[in-house]
Amino acid sequence: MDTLCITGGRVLHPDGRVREGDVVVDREAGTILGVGDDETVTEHVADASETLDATGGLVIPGLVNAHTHVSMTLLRGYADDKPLDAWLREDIWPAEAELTDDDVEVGAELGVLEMIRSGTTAFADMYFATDRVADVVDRAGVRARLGHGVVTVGKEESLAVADVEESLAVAAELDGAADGRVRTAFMPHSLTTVGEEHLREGIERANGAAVPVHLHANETREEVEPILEERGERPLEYADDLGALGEGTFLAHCVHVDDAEIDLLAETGTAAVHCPASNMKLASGMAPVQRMREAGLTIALGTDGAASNNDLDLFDEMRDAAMVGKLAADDASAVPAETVVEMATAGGADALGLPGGRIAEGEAADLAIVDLDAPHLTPVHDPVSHLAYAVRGSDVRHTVCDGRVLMRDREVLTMDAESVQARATEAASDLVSRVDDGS
Ligand SMILES: N[C@@H](CCSC[C@H]1O[C@@H](n2cnc3c(=O)[nH]cnc32)[C@H](O)[C@@H]1O)C(=O)O
Ligand SMILES: [Zn+2]
Repeated sequence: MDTLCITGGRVLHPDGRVREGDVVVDREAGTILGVGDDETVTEHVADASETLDATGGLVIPGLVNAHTHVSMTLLRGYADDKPLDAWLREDIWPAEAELTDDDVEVGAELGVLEMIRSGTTAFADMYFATDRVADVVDRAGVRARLGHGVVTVGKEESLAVADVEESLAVAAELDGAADGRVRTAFMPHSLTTVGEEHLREGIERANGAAVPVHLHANETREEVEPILEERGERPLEYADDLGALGEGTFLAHCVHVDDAEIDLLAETGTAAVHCPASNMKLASGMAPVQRMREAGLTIALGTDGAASNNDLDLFDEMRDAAMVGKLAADDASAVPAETVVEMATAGGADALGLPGGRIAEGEAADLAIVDLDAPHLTPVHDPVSHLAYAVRGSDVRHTVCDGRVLMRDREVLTMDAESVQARATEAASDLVSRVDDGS
């Protein structure tokens, strides 16, 4: 049998416990054959096709970045220190108007490289030139749920219709690409940037084709108030009325949600993607994560785009989620370490409807091996505490997705890191010159 064995480490189990043991992977099927130190595992280890050394390390599920705009890595540090609306309108949208499909591709390469380096094996992406992002996912070996973001406000009717059509077409065409590692969704940008008729039409057709829906929801107060004023209902009541809530739908942010909206998410099986760094940087607000947990929601973590974070490191996101969760609840015991680890792993996989997120027999072999041999990780009283509060993305030593080693000893095998960084640097500087020329 064609196996990959990860030996000598400690393994994070789905129940949150950490135990010594090896992990045996069926490379062909891309699944986990066994975990621990029973006889079958020991036998496989003896004649493994490939081995990864995890001595002194921790084997965890590959992390899931459940909301990003991956190609925005090109705009990392381009515009900071502004609230969402001004930031999008004054800086980001004008720059995005100059983006070419080649830019989207190299930005995605840079983002995926950063994610593999920091132990992330799956992500959800809302952007454009989605076929180019799918190509990168294919070559790099990760998993993703991809979609074309729709904005209709301020657009001529024919262009608005075309945007909705493109999002639906992309979802139909790219689903199952990259040997099934690419899945898709219909992605209206938000309830205020897409008109009601376009939302209704697109969501109805997505539901009819069993295509999941992903959008930004209740991110800022400025997004909630107009809906309340115009419609006399809360945004998520409106979303429910549009048919947008249900299993398969995952909503980014959910910062300004009231208790009735949280109940609505729970009743409909809609998942929330918490993006704490972006919410703090744009001063959008503090999501009531502890209350969402108590309501039993599926909660995932997202970095959002690199321009509002400014990196794609899920370990930072776990720490931020725990910190801001405590502040928001005014309770230091709220959103504890094991909760944020669960959100970054199983919660993410469940929200996106993708395999992975749990290390157990039969699960997808999407894994990250964290090296704990570092001053900032010494001593190890509790490895789960370290994952939430002390580990950094650069502590990841190996990354595996779908049974394939994507990074071995901090060297990414599926991408040429030097070339990606050089091409991204050049594309970003050309982009900024075009924006400056145009303004
Ligand atoms: N087809 C659309 C593109 C939408 S992609 C998704 C958009 O979300 C934007 N974006 C990034 N971060 C955030 C956020 O935190 N909230 C809302 N939008 C964001 C991003 O810049 C991008 O323009 C068009 O024609 O404009
Ligand atoms: Zn976003």
